[in-house]
Amino acid sequence: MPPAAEPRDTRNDDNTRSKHIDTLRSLFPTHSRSRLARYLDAARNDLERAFRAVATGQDIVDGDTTSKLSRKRARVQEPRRGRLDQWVRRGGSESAEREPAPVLVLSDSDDDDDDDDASRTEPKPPRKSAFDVLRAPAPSTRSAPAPAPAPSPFAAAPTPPAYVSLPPLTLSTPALVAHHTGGLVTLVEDALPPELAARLFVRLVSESRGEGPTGDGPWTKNKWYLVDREVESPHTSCFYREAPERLAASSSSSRSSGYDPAAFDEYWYNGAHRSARAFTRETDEARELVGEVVRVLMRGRERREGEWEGGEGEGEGWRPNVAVANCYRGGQESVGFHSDVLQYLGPFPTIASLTLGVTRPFRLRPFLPSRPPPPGVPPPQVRTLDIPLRHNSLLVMHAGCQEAFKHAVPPVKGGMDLFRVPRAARGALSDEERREVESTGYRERINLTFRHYRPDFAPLSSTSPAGYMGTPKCACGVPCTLRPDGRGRARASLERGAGAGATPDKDQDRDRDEMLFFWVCNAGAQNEGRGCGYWRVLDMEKEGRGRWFAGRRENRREGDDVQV
Ligand SMILES: O=C(O)CCC(=O)C(=O)O
Ligand SMILES: [Fe+2]
Repeated sequence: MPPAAEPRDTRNDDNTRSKHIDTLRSLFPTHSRSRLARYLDAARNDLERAFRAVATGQDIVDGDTTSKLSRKRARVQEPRRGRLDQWVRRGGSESAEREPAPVLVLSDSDDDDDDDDASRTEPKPPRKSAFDVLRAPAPSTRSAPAPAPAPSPFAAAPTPPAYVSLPPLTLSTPALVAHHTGGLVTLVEDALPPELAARLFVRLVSESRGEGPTGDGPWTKNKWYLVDREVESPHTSCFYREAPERLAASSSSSRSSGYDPAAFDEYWYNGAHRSARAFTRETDEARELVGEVVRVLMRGRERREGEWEGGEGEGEGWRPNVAVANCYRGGQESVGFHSDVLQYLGPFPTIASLTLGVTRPFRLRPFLPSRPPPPGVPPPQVRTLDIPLRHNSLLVMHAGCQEAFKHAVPPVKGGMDLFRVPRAARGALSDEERREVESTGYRERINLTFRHYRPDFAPLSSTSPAGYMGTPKCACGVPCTLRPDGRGRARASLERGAGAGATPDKDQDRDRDEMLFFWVCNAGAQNEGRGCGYWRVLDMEKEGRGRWFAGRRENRREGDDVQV
């Protein structure tokens, strides 16, 4: 299907606005959406201006009496002149000299549908980058609430909240993790034999520093554009994959398996080509064991629509054929909230995350619904969950986790315990390594997220079966990213008839509870923030995936209509 940019119309503007608010929200997680929306409106939808204003703690002044913000101000700011005066004394004239455009002004207490606890901020000094902002301590001060006006008998009924925030929880046992994630996450403690875990840790720390036996360089920080600002991940990472010959042999029908081993040497991430390394010997040992553990956990779990349907046979089930390796050196290195991109994993992936070294909390936060529930349905309750991940623990994110939660490894405030390799686990180390671990406490947390790249989501190649689409490209010519519609925005657009390639009749027939997945332009991540805005809903059948994938005849169900 030829890529088509979504037509520019008001719906598209709504979309852009909503995307901008999402971007701001990912940068300023302690600010509510409504507050960020007001910054954006006051900046006339200019994301960069809104970003600067929030980052530097500017208040909002907007001379445009027609803007939503001004209407809001007319309603609420009059009794709070004191706050505006304070702003004028604090830096109004200085700002005016620096920046001729009107300063954004918003009253700090002008926040009605807060979606996070403790989300008010006092003005902050300018910061260097998006990630400095992400690391800013959570604000704790709230201005005193203005006296509530007497309710008007003519006032419209208040809009019900889209969700209710509950206080965060720390989950320190496997049972608590299973309970509070609704079974979407399993924590396995002491996952590997202790000697393997120790050897893997010590050797991956060397690899991450570029001191491994293969002579490959150190792991690197990803760089991409957020809007037109280049940002850098606040930790280093590297991508490992199964050796090409093993990958090619990994399916019982390898000639038509759809895996082109060469396709795994290079892959697309954040709109750019990256290169992959072959698993090291210890990583290979670990992933065999991780594969076994995960396959056992998956047994008996109900499969979701679109999930990998591989069976139990040799080479058929979930295989950790790739891994993203992350190194967090010291408490300040972190990763912000995200859900893992799905372009090679497909819908409802299972991801197994092995922690080695320093204990760090792994944070989960449910996707926040973008719309209130239908009348009569209570709003969902959401809360942030922290799971402390100790050395040699395996966190399995089951099918549905990427679709329901975002995850992060936040920076650690204050001190952090160093990791010492347990004495009893040092047996498999070389003499030199043993000397090193005896004298060293490590600041590193190494994480390996094992993933199963699916043949029916592999890049298109000469061995791909007929009728298979590969990774769609947008108008920029860059392979798209696949995302779950966790917040229901794609569904809302579809209901309005928007979305390239959407066939409204069919799409409207979809079960409202069915999770949608959509391909989206990702070129802007490398192209100074400029993408084409393309998006369209994943259609497994039309794209020749899942049980329609001709390379997996053994999985076809009786009566399935196969497109080739
Ligand atoms: O380090 C972790 O536990 C999380 C890593 C992660 O989110 C990722 O690789 O996508
Ligand atoms: Fe992740």
